[in-house]
Amino acid sequence: MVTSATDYKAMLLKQKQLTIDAQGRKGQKATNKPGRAFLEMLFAKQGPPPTGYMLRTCFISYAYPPSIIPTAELKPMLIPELRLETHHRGRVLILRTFGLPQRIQAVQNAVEDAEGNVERLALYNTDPKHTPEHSLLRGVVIAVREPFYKATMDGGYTIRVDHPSDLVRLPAGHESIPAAFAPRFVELELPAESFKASGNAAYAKKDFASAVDCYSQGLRACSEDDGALRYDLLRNRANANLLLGRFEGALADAEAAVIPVPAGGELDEASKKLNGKAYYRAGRAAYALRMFARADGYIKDVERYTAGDEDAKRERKRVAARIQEESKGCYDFAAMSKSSSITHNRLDHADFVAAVEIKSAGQRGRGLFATRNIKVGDLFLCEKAFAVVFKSEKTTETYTMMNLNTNRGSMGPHATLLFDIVQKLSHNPEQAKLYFDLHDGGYEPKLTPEIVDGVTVVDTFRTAAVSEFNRFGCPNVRSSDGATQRIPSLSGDEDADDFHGSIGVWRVASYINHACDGNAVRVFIGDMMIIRATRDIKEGDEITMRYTNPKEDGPASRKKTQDSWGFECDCAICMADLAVPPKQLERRRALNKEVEKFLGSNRLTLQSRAGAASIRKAEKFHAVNHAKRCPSHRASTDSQSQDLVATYDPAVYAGKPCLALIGLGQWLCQAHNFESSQRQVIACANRSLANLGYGIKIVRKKLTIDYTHRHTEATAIDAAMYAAHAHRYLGEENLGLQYTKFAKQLWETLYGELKWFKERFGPE
Ligand SMILES: C[S@@+](CC[C@H](N)C(=O)[O-])C[C@H]1O[C@@H](n2cnc3c(N)ncnc32)[C@H](O)[C@@H]1O
Repeated sequence: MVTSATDYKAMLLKQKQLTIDAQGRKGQKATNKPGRAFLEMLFAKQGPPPTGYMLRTCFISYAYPPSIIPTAELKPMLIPELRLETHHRGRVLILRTFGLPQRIQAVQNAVEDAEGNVERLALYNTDPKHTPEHSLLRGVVIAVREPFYKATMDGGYTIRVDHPSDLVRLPAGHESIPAAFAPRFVELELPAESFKASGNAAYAKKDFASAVDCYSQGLRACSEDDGALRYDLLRNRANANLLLGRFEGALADAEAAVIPVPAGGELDEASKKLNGKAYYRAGRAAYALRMFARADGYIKDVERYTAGDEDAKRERKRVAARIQEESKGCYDFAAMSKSSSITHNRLDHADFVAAVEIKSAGQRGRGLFATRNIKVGDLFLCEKAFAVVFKSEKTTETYTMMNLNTNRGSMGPHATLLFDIVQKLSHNPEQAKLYFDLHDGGYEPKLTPEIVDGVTVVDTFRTAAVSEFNRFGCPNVRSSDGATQRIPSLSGDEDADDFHGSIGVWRVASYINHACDGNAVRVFIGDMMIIRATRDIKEGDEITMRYTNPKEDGPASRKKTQDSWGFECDCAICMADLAVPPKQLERRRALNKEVEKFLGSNRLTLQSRAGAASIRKAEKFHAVNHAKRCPSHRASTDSQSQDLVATYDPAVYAGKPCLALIGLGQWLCQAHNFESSQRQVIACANRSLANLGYGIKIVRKKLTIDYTHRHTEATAIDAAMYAAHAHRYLGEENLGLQYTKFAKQLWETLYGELKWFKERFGPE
């Protein structure tokens, strides 16, 4: 147990070093192994469920591929034949668990082979929501295909299973079970009916995984001519699979459970009812797999067999709504936003993907391209998370994951996301194929998920690689939550950990490449990612969005994309930042620090307004009186100059965002607003918008905006609303309305819906 962050870091480093050192023992035999008595003691008690907060560490060891050879084709081996740090290719260990399973970092238990040799076994990447018994119950016989053996930190050894598909539970009577593990009193073959009864009993206890096992055994025991029982077992297994999230299995079972209409005859009433049930389950499974048209067909079948079924009616309505969303992008975003909350952030909506295709994007790999013109503000993608873990979903455990392959560590939702994805892929092979089409950073080998021994083979190392390159942070409920707290906040900032920290994978959005000055922006309502165009996009153009929020310090932003995503951005903002002479950049950094300090100690409220002196000081940074961002203004490297604007060479930054000026511009708008200097407010607001890359022009009282270099961020909304209020205060109603309209459009693009706009800015 560690009690401090320093201890914890030391423990992580020690574990990392041990894993590296262990490589030196590759191929050696384990020595000084603990015996059966020690393991019996180690796994004698379950231990009370953890109280308080548990920090669990999980090491993603050096990558190796999962086994794809069926148990029956592998050569059995015994525990003493195991060699350290070795993958025993072509071999299989048939083992029986003999302790009470425990979840330490992995689910662990003591195991013995057919000759009574013993060892520890650790199964990684299991679902933390399941009990350890679910995975490694005492007394079950398992096959560990092509096992890996390693030394542990406590001086012992373990058979380590990183790919859950490498461990197969062998049902009673399986041909690979050695005689030593066969029951002493051979039970007479149990009738299939008894498996149905035990499956139903497990189901009643909500032990759905055991229920599935029982029904599967029943199906194996079922004779060909016992059709009715077979249909019952399939229908029941469909239901248990549904509840376990094994939707592809549920759909296959439910379809197979439909009792065929006898040739030239009709089904009796009881069979019709049962078919209604089977179709209902097929409909639910298709719905969960987001095949809404297919779900619609099944629900119509339910109504054909059981007219007036209330559940079917409800389902039909739900399916119809999804089909509308999917085909037309008709979402009631305000209702969606209203219905989402910290306890209800997994929303029930279809995906809408319009006017885009996946194509080669040259050195960026593949990208998403527009297949027709898309107008600024248009919605073209609304997608439910493939997998998501919300920071708000408090558990008593936090996982830290160290990936030795990438040398990266992740914590909390980042780590739990991997377990969730592995579970989803393990039971839904078609979904697994879609997931593994995503960018994996060049991971090899690229095994296609196939079913071996009845289990989908999932390479957990590749799963982790895909997750690392395709996950996005998201808020706990909705993007607008940061904006309705009246403090100006950078809405898209994934670094603001108290607001974000949740994480997920959105499959289609994953094909969008990064550009700091992207032409699209993602926002969230619950687990729905909503993407709109931030400027007009022409047919054939690549769609880009920014992954990270670029900061005033360009090179630092570029380092972030390099570290997290493995590339250096070459967008217009980054190119401009790269062209800045180092001295000038240094000056910008130094001045920016001063500005931050100034803003920190001059927070504005109605009670503490800015005095004339602090406004003058702020204006000095902003060089309000002498620097208009026009070509005649020269960039300066003067180390004494307080002028932050001067660190942006107008020839290089023409029209592009100058991010270091944003906070200051916002402060000046607010300061002048409190002083009721409305003309000053308007000037500051327009300057802020220009610093954000908006080309603002007012010709004959008509506001026009050039979005070409726009940097999409919440401060633009504030600036537009400062200008709107000021114009209206001065009686320039029409201009006020135009700025409000502009602010609303920005809000909708940034937050997905307008519901909270009024809350922040008050009634119009
Ligand atoms: C979420 S994926 C985007 C889709 C990816 N290009 C593909 O082929 O599937 C992220 C990866 O795309 C690539 N990428 C994204 N934006 C890029 C950019 N601006 N320049 C170069 N590579 C980029 C990087 O390899 C990054 O790790």
